[in-house]
Amino acid sequence: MEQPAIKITGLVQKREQFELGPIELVIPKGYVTAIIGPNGSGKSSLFRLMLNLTKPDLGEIELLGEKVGVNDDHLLKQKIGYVPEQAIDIEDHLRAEQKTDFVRKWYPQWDVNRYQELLRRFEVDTSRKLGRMSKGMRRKYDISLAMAHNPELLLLDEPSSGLDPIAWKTMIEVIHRYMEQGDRTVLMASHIVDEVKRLADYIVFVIQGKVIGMYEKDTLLESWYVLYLDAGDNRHVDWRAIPGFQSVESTGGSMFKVVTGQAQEAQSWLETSELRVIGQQKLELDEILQRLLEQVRGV
Ligand SMILES: Nc1ncnc2c1ncn2[C@@H]1O[C@H](COP(=O)(O)OP(=O)(O)OP(=O)(O)O)[C@@H](O)[C@H]1O
Repeated sequence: MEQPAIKITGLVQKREQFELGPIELVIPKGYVTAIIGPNGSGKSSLFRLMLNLTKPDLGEIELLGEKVGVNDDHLLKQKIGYVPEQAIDIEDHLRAEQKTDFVRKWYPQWDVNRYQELLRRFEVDTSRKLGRMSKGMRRKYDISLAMAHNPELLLLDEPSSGLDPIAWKTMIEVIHRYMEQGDRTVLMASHIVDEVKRLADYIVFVIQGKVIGMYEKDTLLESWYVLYLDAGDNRHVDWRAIPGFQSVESTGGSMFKVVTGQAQEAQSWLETSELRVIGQQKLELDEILQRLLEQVRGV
């Protein structure tokens, strides 16, 4: 198998009121992977560990084949772009162009044309002080800065936070174009369903500090369906026998609404049953997350 972009093994970080892990995770090269999960599930903590900004209690992380936090990692960091969830306050007094002058020295592959192009597309004025920029403006600057050296691996922690709809569309286009090179990798945390649907090839669900699954996006969206069923005169249906059964709800008379996480198997099973499929509808990603969350919490 080709070397993955990210390999996380037995990773644990214990905090007073929160435990991340143990996490085992392999993120493939050349794709966009989205991490989704509720607030406080550990997404940003995971990014900080990858950047060696905090240390794990157990386990290890490999980025682009190199272990994080073991040797001098400045060469590794040159291959990575990172947009943190929150801008760094201590830089507020700097003008954006001053920060750029500082940052670009760390990256031999810094591409001034690419940087200027990103600033132009995002309409960022770099003569402003960072602390005086609006949240969205600062985000757009941070994204431009993180991508100007054309990193092999781009780590984006809620990149669209604060972006207006036009800037959001620009960001989607910018990431699509970046991915066209074929060998680039994005790992992004996001709460925006539309963003994940448009960008992600793979989805990782993180809940309560644990990875509860990694799925190929299209397969996942094809697996979760609401099925509208007519039970006819059948009074004692064994709903749990339906493959991937999640829930059932009466919608009046002999009609029922069933959610399954194994749509194809459920459809085949239903063909041989006395239940009649009247209609069907895909679940949205946020609804799928909600269902997975209920499973984890044992609701
Ligand atoms: N420096 C810290 N010290 C102690 N606990 C922390 C620290 N940073 C984060 N936490 C805790 O770790 C947990 C995970 O937080 P984290 O920011 O990683 O979640 P998240 O999934 O990124 O959330 P969100 O979607 O709200 O951004 C939370 O319970 C948070 O309170």
